[in-house]
Amino acid sequence: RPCSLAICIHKNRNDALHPLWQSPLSVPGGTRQSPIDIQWRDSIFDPYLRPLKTSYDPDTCLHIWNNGYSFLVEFEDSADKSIIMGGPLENQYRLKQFHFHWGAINEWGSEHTIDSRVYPAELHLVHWNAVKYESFEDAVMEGNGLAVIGVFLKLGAYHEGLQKLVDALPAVKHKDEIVEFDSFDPSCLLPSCPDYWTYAGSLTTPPLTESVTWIIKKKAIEVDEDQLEAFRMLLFTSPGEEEKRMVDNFRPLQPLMNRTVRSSFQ
Ligand SMILES: NS(=O)(=O)/N=C1/NCCS1
Ligand SMILES: [Zn+2]
Repeated sequence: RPCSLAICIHKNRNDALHPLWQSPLSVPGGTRQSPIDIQWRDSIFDPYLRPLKTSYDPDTCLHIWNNGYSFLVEFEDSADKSIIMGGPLENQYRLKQFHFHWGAINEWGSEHTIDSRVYPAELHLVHWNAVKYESFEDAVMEGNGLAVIGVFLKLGAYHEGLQKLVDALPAVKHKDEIVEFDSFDPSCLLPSCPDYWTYAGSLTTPPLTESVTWIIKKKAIEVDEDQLEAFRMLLFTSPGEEEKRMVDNFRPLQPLMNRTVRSSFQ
C-alpha cells in the first residue's frame, strides 16, 4: 500500500513541515511524489495512449468551499454522471472535486512545471476509480485509485467560464465557509487541445498518498489579472483570526526518481 502521511508521521516524527505550507516537504519512503518538473525532451511519446474522454454533468455540482488550503468545487459522486475515461486510464473515474493552486504574484503559483517554467496557477480536477473501489476514501489509498487532470493557468484574456467561480469567491473568503454552487460544467476550464503528459505520482496535499495517475494538459488556459487577483483575496484563516491571505498554496517540486513521463503527442 502506498505510503500515506499518517503512517509517515507515525514513523518519522521529525518530518520537516514547510512553514508556509502544511504538507511535509518530503514523504519518507516516497518513490512517486508530486509535483514534478516535466522535462519535455525526456518525455516519451506513447502511441498506445488514447484520447482522454471527459463527460461532466453540471447537475452533479454541489457547492464551493474554502478548506483552508484552497477553494474546492465538489460534485455528487454516487453515480457515474461526471466521469473521465480513456487516456492512460484502464477504468472509468468519477469526478469528486476540483480546486486550484496559485502564487502571491504572477511569477509563480503552479505545482508542476514544464522545463522549469512556472505558471501563475494550476487547476486540479480530482477523480477516483469507481470501477475498482467503493469510495473516494478507499481509492485514495490505492496505487490506481485516483486520476487528476492538471491544467495550467496563464495571464492573458478574460476567461468567461471561470468568472462564475470568481463571482462566488467572496462568499467563501474564510476557512470553512461553504456556499451552494450549481450547474457548473468544469469542461469549460479544459483547453481544446487534446495533448497531455501522464505519469504516476501522488497527492500534493495531505494525505499525500501515492495513488494518482497525473494527466497534465500541454496547453494552458488564459485568465486575466482581475481573475487571478480574485483567488488572492481568499484567506487561509477563519473569521475572527488574524487574516492570512490564501496565496502560495503549492507544494515544492519532488524528485522524479525512477519514473518516466509519457506524452500523448509527438
Ligand atoms: N493537490 S492534490 O489534488 O494532489 N491533493 C489532494 N488532496 C486531497 C484531495 S486532492
Ligand atoms: Zn491540487
